[in-house]
Amino acid sequence: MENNTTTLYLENVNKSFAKIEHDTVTHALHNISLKLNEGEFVSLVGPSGCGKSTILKLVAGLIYPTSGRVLVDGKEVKGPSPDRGMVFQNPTLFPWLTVEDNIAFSLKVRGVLKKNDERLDRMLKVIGLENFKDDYPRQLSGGMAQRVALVRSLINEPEILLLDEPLGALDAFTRMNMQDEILRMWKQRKQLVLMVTHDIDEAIYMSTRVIVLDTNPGRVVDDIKIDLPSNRDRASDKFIEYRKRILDELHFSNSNQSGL
Ligand SMILES: Nc1ncnc2c1ncn2[C@@H]1O[C@H](COP(=O)(O)OP(=O)(O)OP(=O)(O)O)[C@@H](O)[C@H]1O
Repeated sequence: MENNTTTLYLENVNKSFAKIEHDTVTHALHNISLKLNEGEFVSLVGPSGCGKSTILKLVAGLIYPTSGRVLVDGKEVKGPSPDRGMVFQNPTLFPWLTVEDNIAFSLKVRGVLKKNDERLDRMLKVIGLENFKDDYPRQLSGGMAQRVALVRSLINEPEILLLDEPLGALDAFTRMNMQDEILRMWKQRKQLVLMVTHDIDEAIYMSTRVIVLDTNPGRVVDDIKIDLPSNRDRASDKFIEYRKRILDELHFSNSNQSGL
């Protein structure tokens, strides 16, 4: 039954980085084994340096494990692919291209951009920027730029969407709106999303599953299925229970803090 769905498998992954100048080695990830499936929205949370971004980069094919394997649909990841779209915290839009041309860029490079490509209008509509399509990145707010960066990845219809703190640079209000916007996009296609966030509430609010990591060496300490309705109430008892469980695991008990 699983054959037609995308599966991402990290199999006993270890990743070390050598720091030649200090003659030291950082064990960024220790024996990570995870199986993720299409339709899941998975968040990675944990303290700074526990290896969250390293996991995303491994899945993106930007770096390789020291040992172990990263498999997508049974095939080992050997490099980047438009099937695995990555969105970073500070979107790197091309400043010399308009909003529309930024969104069209990857289609053009891949030689699949059609004349009057209707996908562009559709994506502009999804993010409510139809009236800004001829603007340049410097004319956009942070939230608008982040929306462009998101649909620029989504237009390639990636099987796996990798989000590295995509909302970290936004103010609280824009951030909450963007959380809903990402969820709306995800509900339309239900691809596999793997998101790094420092914000535990954001992880619980958005995800079907939260992976908790700890540091030295980076390792998985919990893998939690979030059993909440799709429209979530951040103040519900169950939501607060999940928050407490994660904070306890990260040694923040008796704290009201929800971000790390
Ligand atoms: N290219 C690199 N060279 C050397 N060390 C690295 C490199 N990339 C990551 N590391 C180290 O690996 C560990 C994990 O880094 P990573 O960026 O994955 O953590 P993180 O959980 O995403 O942290 P943060 O929450 O602060 O972004 C850290 O100790 C970091 O210093």
